[in-house]
Amino acid sequence: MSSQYTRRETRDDGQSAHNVLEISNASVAFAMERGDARVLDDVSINVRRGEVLGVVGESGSGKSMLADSMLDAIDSPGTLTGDVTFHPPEGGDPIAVNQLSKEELRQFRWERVSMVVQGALDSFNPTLSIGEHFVETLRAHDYDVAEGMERARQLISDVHLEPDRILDAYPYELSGGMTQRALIALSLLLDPDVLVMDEPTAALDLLMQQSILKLLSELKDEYDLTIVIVTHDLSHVARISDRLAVMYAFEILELGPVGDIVANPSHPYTRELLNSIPDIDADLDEMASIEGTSPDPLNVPRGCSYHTRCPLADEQCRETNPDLFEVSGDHSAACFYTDEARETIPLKKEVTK
Ligand SMILES: Nc1ncnc2c1ncn2[C@@H]1O[C@H](COP(=O)(O)OP(=O)(O)OP(=O)(O)O)[C@@H](O)[C@H]1O
Ligand code: NI
Repeated sequence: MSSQYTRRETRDDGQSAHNVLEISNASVAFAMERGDARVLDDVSINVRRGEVLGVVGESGSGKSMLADSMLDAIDSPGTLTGDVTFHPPEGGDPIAVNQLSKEELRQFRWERVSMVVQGALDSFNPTLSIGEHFVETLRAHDYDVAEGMERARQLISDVHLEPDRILDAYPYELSGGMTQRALIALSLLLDPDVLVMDEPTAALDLLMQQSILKLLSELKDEYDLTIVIVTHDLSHVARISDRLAVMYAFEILELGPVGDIVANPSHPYTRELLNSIPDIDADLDEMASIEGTSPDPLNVPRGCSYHTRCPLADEQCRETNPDLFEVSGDHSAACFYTDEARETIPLKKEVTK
């Protein structure tokens, strides 16, 4: 299926071999009455093959825009600029995702990078049984239905549901947790390399949230998946992620291995975010919020977008937006004052992964 894809030169920096997705200078803009809103602002990040990448940040920080960009799935009239490149894990030419035709994208989204969208619980068609959703998906992609339904049954068992019961059921007959599991099974039907889950546990109770996250870890190993999880719930995602990307005002402010970010948060925002979690084991509903509000996309402060809320902000922060720079090894933060941040914003308690 890859033959008709648009090709892009492989970068020879040696890194591409480890990256399944490379997002370079991605921006998303919406034309609004009040002006042009930039709801993803020049974000670059590589998703590494086999990792679980957690994308965290407050509501409205641009997490879903980043997730959607990975499949070139920004809803019209939003526009995506920048480059999104997929590297087939089996080797071969990279795919320029945001240059694919509509038909190519349709395939790409099931066979390469599959997504369970935010608020997915009502994304099943209420007039079709769950089984019919699987069959339709196979037909739409010209897959052998008998063979595909074998895989469907396996996937449904893998998400700890009963295939006979689920395939015959209608969406309204399933609980929220069962629906989320069935959607995960469906998203894996055409054997994607990457699964993007936007708020996979929102609207589910705490036990169900934990079991969905555990399930994702199991599926990752069994199906050799790379997983991107978008959530405002840092405490839950920290347990199963390898790396975290912390977003604020449509940018990534901090990026690194979970252990490093949690033990040594370097951006003032990340420190406040961790301090706002009363207990890493607590339910997010108990999470206090950080003082101030996140910026309006039409009114993002110049300089560092966090400066209006930051106790360390000075003239430089008001004028210049810092790039992500290395804190240590694989850990980077977009702040001029990471050392000072540790003194000025002490962590309320030691948090462990
Ligand atoms: N269709 C749209 N038109 C204009 N602005 C939009 C549109 N969709 C989203 N936005 C804006 O883009 C910004 C980023 O939204 P996004 O959905 O990525 O945030 P998020 O971090 O995923 O938040 P949440 O945790 O609430 O899901 C928000 O300010 C939102 O209001
Ligand atoms: Ni979102």
